[in-house]
Amino acid sequence: MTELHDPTAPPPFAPLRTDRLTLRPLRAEDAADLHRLVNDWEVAKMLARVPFPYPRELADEWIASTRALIAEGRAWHLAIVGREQEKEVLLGCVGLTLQAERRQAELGYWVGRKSWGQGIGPEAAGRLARWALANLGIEKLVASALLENPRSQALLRRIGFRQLGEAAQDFLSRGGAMPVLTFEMTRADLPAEPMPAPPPPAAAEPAAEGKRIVLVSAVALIDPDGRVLLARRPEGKPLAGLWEFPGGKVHPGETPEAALIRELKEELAIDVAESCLAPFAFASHGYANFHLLMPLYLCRRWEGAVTPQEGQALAWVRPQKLADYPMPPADKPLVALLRDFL
Ligand SMILES: Nc1nc2c([nH]c(=O)n2[C@H]2C[C@H](O)[C@@H](COP(=O)(O)OP(=O)(O)OP(=O)(O)O)O2)c(=O)[nH]1
Repeated sequence: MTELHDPTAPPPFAPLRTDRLTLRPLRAEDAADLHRLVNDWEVAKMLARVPFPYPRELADEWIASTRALIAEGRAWHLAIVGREQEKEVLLGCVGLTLQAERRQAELGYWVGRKSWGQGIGPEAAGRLARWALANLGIEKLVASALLENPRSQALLRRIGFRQLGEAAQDFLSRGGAMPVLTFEMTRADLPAEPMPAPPPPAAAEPAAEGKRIVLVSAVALIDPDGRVLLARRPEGKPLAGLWEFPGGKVHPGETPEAALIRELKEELAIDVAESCLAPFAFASHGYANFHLLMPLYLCRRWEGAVTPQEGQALAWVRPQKLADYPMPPADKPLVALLRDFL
């Protein structure tokens, strides 16, 4: 069975793609291009941790350090790479530094002058921000932009950051403290996604407050050691990065049990008999644009090995440890009930 998953353990990193870009670890052979792009006063003067002039050998040292940090799961400073006539070209860098004790990561970026005005920054930074919230076990991202850099502030707002206030930050390139605006972003700030996606639920009557009721069936699978299976909602889904009970929306004409049996096959490749699903409790929770009604079943018997089918992380969690895993707000009362019951 799946081994215990530490909710804060960073995942192995695979390059991230967008329509036009690849975000990948820097390589030793990027050093000359990196140096050419960042050793430019118009770029360096906006960056807190970049000296100017930028010594050529610093590019080699910095690239080596970024590779070590990725391997240790502490920071992801990545090359923003585009394509020009079938050739890879370095356009800039985007980076994340984990501040695990505060359950947050700091986002930074720069784009070489030649590629300004093409939306490269928001495309790269937005992609890395979504990846981070879905995969790093953090609650929020933080960032800052110089007071005199409205383009960078606009970029942060465009990808979902909210302004918090003003602060002073040391800038190597300026030789002292400079005024900056500080920003943060949580999952709730991710650009609006349809929530939840079709198909329409079985119980589609508007609730009293005019919200649609969405019926979702979920299960606490319990292994012989009394551990409960949680799955991490993958990037791209609403509430990505939060841990949940396996399950999904009840389709029109389906019973909650049939929906669950279908979802468990689709998501985890296991077969469950209806007689093994014991009704346990339910969640009734008002989200911003729908009302969730979610029966939770208990199940101790299934056939097949639990295997994630959608790339989602899984964790077998002792009941006392459930609270260590950030879950959707609707699940909070269920967790308390489970802990008392198991
Ligand atoms: N499965 C599950 N969903 C939960 C839990 N808590 C909670 O708020 N939800 C919400 C999140 C979603 O808005 C909704 C489930 O919808 P979903 O989109 O994940 O369901 P699905 O698997 O049918 O998704 P899809 O095929 O439409 O992508 O219920 C939970 O513990 N388990």
